[in-house]
Amino acid sequence: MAIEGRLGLVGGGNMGAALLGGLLAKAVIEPGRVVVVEKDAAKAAALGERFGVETRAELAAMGRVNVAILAIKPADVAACAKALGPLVGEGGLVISLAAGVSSQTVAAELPPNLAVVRAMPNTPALIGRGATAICPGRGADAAAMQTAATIFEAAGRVVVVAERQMEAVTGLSGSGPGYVYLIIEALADAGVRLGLDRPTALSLAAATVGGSAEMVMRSGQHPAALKDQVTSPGGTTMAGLAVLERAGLRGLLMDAVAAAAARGAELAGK
Ligand SMILES: NC(=O)C1=CN([C@@H]2O[C@H](COP(=O)(O)OP(=O)(O)OC[C@H]3O[C@@H](n4cnc5c(N)ncnc54)[C@H](O)[C@@H]3O)[C@@H](O)[C@H]2O)C=CC1
Ligand SMILES: O=C(O)[C@@H]1CCC=N1
Repeated sequence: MAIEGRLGLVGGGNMGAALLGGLLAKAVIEPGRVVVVEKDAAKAAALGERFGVETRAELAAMGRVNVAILAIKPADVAACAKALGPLVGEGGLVISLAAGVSSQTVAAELPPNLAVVRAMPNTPALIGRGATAICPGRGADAAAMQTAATIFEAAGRVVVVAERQMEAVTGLSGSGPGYVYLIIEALADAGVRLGLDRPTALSLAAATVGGSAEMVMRSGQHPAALKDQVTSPGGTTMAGLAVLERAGLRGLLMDAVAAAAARGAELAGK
């Protein structure tokens, strides 16, 4: 399915650019129908050059769009939505990616004829391997949800959740790439510590994380069953796992996801 009309992306930072890259790579919309509003001139120029999209420094210069995506800081979303309202065509759709900002907060600033969807993507969207949760806000009927799903499916997996689950999603998959990159870096460091050269260690670490994730998704097996297949009795893997269990890796990850989810809820309170 393709996106109808003109798409406005407000904020061409890390997440906005990643989403744009995924969208254009899957050709759900041509670059000529995309306008990026990015106030940082250097970033705007780089995006225009890289993706062949129109760029504007200010929202007022965006022109009319049918779908708008807000990829700016949570604290700026309400004011931006207010200014955006008159620029989105009748029956249009506004999608907010901002962590912690409820769809009601966005809808309250927009005319009633516009539908609102809240989304939480992640940065692997750039290579079409993102994970996004979307939830319907005010006026988001099946067609609006389908449009949102089409946009984020171009950037990877999409799940539909209830809005009350969005903070959990933010803590898990929205912030999750950050945890995984830290783990990859740490595994690579560990290899270097034992004498591997840096490029070899990093390549092995990243391929191990990527391959293991792919196994979970493709095999349909529980991660515990896959883990059992790596652990020869009395062998090396169990020696390593015992260290991780003693250090409380599971509890640490649970606390990290909960802290990020709580931070999303805090942002909502601002
Ligand atoms: N980075 C991530 O992994 C994810 C971020 N998000 C959400 O996406 C939003 C953006 O986050 P990032 O991309 O990380 O931030 P960022 O700081 O990299 O990007 C924000 C961009 O918006 C621009 N900007 C700010 N106000 C503007 C305005 N009024 N008009 C035009 N451009 C404006 C800034 O110059 C900047 O380039 C946040 O609300 C965040 O919660 C959601 C999921 C994942
Ligand atoms: O760190 C953040 O606030 C954003 C939202 C989810 C991922 N990055």
